[in-house]
Amino acid sequence: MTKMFHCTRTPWHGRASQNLLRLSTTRFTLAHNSKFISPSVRVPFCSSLLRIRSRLSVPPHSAIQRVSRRSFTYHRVTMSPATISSAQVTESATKKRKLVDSEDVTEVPSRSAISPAPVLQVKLLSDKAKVPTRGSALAAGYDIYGVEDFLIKAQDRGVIATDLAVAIPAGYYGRIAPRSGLATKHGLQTGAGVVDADYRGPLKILLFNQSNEDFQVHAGDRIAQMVIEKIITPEVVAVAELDETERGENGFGSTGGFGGKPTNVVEDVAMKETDEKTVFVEQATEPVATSPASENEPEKTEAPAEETAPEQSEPSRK
Ligand SMILES: O=c1ccn([C@H]2C[C@H](O)[C@@H](COP(=O)(O)OP(=O)(O)OP(=O)(O)O)O2)c(=O)[nH]1
Repeated sequence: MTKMFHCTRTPWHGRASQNLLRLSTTRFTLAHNSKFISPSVRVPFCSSLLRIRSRLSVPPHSAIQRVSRRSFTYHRVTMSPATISSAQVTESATKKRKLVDSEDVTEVPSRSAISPAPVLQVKLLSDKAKVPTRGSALAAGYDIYGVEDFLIKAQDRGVIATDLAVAIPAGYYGRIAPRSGLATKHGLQTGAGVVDADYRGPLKILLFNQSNEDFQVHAGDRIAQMVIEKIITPEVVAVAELDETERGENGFGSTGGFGGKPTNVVEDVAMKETDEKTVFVEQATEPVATSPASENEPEKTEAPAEETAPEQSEPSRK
């Protein structure tokens, strides 16, 4: 059942927004499907809009749509699996004033009370398609099943059909990731891998066979996994200057490369004195001593004498 609250009082501030929230919790939860939004249902725009958004954790493009500087569409819906119908509720002027001016409203609902968990809708496009599954209760990824036999030659790649179409919730995307077992045992990696929330075509899995042996994919195999990740899509703004940071333009190994010292680690002096590995790393980060001066100081190197003084060792080999 869909119900919408209509108010004409403006502007709304803090407590008014709480009233709005409280009102919403009695009957409404938030809609994730913009097709249910009616342009005729508007409430005045107020400075609390952002707060309402943050308290409700409203996903982008869902329940609140700004219409103009002063108004926005606010839409809530309670969805039952079977039916969704809609109706508009216009509160009386007295009730509206009560709601706006009430002093005793402090309760703000928790997110779980008002916002349904996002749903990953899947459509099976053939009899061979399988609904993605998760391997354990807290598994992050949904295992994706291929629907065809496919030989991926060594060091080659293949695009495997899944005969699945998906509707990822707005504000999220699907990341296709390798299954670690296939990656470690058979060198199978995934490529491409960004499934947009508005994509409704058949989901395909790009697999790279990085091993030196051909890999046979069988219909019904779990070939990859899809992780649903939250994203933001901020407005892009071209600026003349970017803000300054400590790193600045340094990148590509500027902090020391693979063996470099992490800058956030405080050295343990006692360990430095006793641990050979630590001493080695210390030396590696210093400039290598190549000047003639260092060659004149053999006590500072552990290398055999003939390697540090080749001009002396050469005659003895002859
Ligand atoms: O591993 C993947 C990656 C993408 N897709 C689908 C979903 C995604 O939404 C669509 C487009 O992907 P993407 O945007 O990465 O491709 P593009 O080359 O930029 O194509 P487009 O111009 O259509 O966006 O293809 C898959 O099925 N599997």
